[in-house]
Amino acid sequence: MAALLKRSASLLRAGALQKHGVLTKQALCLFSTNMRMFTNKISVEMDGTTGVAVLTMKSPPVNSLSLDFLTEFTISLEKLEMDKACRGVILTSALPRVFSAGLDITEMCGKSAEHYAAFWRAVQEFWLKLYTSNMVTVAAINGSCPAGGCLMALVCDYRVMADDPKFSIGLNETKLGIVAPFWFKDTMTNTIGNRETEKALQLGYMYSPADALKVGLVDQLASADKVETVASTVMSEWLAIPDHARHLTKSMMRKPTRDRLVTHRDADITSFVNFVTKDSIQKSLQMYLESLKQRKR
Ligand SMILES: CCCCCCCCC/C=C/C(=O)SCCNC(=O)CCNC(=O)[C@H](O)C(C)(C)COP(=O)(O)OP(=O)(O)OC[C@H]1O[C@@H](n2cnc3c(N)ncnc32)[C@H](O)[C@@H]1OP(=O)(O)O
Repeated sequence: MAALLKRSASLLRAGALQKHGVLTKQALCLFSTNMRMFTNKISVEMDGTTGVAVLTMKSPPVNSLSLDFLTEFTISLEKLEMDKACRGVILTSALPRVFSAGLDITEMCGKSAEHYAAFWRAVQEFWLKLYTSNMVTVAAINGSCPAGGCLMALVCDYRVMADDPKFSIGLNETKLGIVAPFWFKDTMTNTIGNRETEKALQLGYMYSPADALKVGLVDQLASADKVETVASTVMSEWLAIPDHARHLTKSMMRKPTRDRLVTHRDADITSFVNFVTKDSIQKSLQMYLESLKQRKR
């Protein structure tokens, strides 16, 4: 299994995933009944009776989306997608206070242009795979989820968040001196509408769970210890709908947004590399990382 994952990871990095569209069946072993799979940063438990998998992020300290994390996540999702028995995935975190801190900022600092391009392609791939998944996807948000963490939740079909005012959710990129790309913005707009997105993105606003519910950024709140149970209940409701009808409807709704990224994918990578290699952006990101460290002192 480790060798298989390693091979799949190198395929993904080499761009083979993009070239061929999906990982080949030979490259993956499929789930069939109850299955568990562990990588360094992710564990997947699939219940063969319900057809529901729980994908748990377990990459301390904050489940940041590094290149390795994104690769492992995308491969795990692809494996579930190829398993006919798997109809739904619940995403959650094994960490006590954080769902995901978003993109790993260290991947965007002090690296080569080639690295930034590979990283951004992996971010795009992660978004595309999750956004267009045939499966029902439910985010069980049991901690804070800024920026890329919020994006991950937003691309799911349904969001249940822990009702704890210490947690927050939003696209806070402007606070780091960076800009949410158009497909982050599209995903947010599709969820909470143009006006609210315009305010939220400019201000880099982080919503409390109650405010997130009010604007429709999350669909439901639950006490912290019930988030996953509520997510499972929601999942059964969604799975009561015939898969083909539900999925065709999802594709119809999401196609224009998906197509926009697919059409502009290479240009988006070029924009990202040009942007992130600017001295001023590097300085902003370094200062932000430093401020995160200072907060602890
Ligand atoms: C034109 C086109 C243009 C394209 C333009 C480019 C577009 C880019 C889009 C970017 C999208 C993003 O997701 S950017 C990422 C935005 N993310 C954030 O702002 C999250 C910042 N983090 C936090 O707010 C907090 O860490 C939070 C998640 C709530 C958890 O708080 P805690 O108190 O539990 O933990 P902390 O003590 O803060 O953090 C623990 C350690 O993790 C590190 N850490 C925290 N978040 C991290 C992160 N995202 N990446 C790396 N490292 C991180 C801290 O520095 C600490 O490191 P040590 O001190 O060494 O232990």
